[in-house]
Amino acid sequence: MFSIDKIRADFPILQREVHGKKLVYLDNGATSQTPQVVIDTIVDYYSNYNANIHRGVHTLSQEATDKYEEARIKIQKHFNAKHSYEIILTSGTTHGVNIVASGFASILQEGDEIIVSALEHHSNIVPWQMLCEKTGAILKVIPMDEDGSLRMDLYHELLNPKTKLVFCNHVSNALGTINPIKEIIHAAHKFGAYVLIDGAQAVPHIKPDVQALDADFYVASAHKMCGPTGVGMLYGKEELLQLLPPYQGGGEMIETVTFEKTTYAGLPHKFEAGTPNICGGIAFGVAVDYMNSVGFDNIEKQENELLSYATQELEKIDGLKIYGTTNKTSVISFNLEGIHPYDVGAILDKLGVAVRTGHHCAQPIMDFYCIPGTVRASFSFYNTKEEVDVLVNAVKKAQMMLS
Ligand SMILES: Cc1ncc(COP(=O)(O)O)c(CN[C@@H]2CONC2=O)c1O
Repeated sequence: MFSIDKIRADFPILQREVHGKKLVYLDNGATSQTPQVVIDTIVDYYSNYNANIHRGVHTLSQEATDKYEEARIKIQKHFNAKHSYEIILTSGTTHGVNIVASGFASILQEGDEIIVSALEHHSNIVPWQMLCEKTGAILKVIPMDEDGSLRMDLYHELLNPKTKLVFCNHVSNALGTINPIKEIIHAAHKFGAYVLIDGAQAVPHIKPDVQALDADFYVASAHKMCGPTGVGMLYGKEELLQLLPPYQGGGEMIETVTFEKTTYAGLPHKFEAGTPNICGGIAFGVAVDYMNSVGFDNIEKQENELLSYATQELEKIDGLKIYGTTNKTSVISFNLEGIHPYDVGAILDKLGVAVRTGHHCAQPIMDFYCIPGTVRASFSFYNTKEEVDVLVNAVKKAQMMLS
């Protein structure tokens, strides 16, 4: 049974006040909050079994190794990967994208084509631009529409035998748009192109099934789904991860090292050079357990109720424009006519409401709408309708003060 009071009691930070006002945290698109069970896991690790992993002979190292590899299996099962070694633990989404982009630098040829969507976060644009500069490949863009959806008709026209890679986010962090990634993947595979899906904004709301999606690569960050910062995952089909060369050289990623030649470790350690974020990985596994204990059906229901209520109430405000009105998760990007989003965000902060303002690392979207940025309210399952009311009243107050 979903009890919002019980859920909110899991998050100590939600008791905070800012500027003498009760905190209303609506910046979940930037990072989600951390439940007590994840906080306790971090304290427990550093209090009781902090040790380096994989080759220690002593008890603490074995305990830490077991917990770390247990977390990998939890993540594998959550995303329904076929094998645990198809889950590479990274420092986050950006790291995962760069592993794949760097790997294809030795595979792409001049004139090959890469397709990205107009809705991408910079971390799923810049690495591919860098790859094109290195290889002479050509970047093509799936245009977006006024409602924040992708022009799928034009996507199908862009695909051709030269298309080698397609990159798209599952959910736009700036607008909340849920992209038709199954269709995107299926169409790309018809031309033999591989697809990387950026799941960073999807994983707080959706439980992706990478085998059902037939995604070649899927990346996400723990901090967006109640986990700690500095840890994330890259899923890759086994045969594709075998194809890619290592991303970084160092310890962990080797079998044998001589000055004449080094042989590399197999999956997943080939891509996990150096001492990993051991505690973060273990806590990521606990965050996955927590999200599943809440239940993604409950999460979807609560967040959709908040999204429709907030949309309905915000739309009553004259001069307020919402960007992205298509099929979406609980993210609302809006502006007040004639008022810079930064100024709105600053006033909301004084009133206890935490939102994000600016381009949200998605400048091409802001260029499309010819705006400098937006005010973004991003809701999680632990937010409430009462908090939506506080947001709406704060926006009205900001409009009065700034007009
Ligand atoms: C869709 C999307 N892709 C990639 C990233 C990058 O993730 P990492 O920073 O964990 O590597 C983010 C982060 N979301 C940003 C973070 O701050 N505000 C946002 O909307 C994102 O939302």
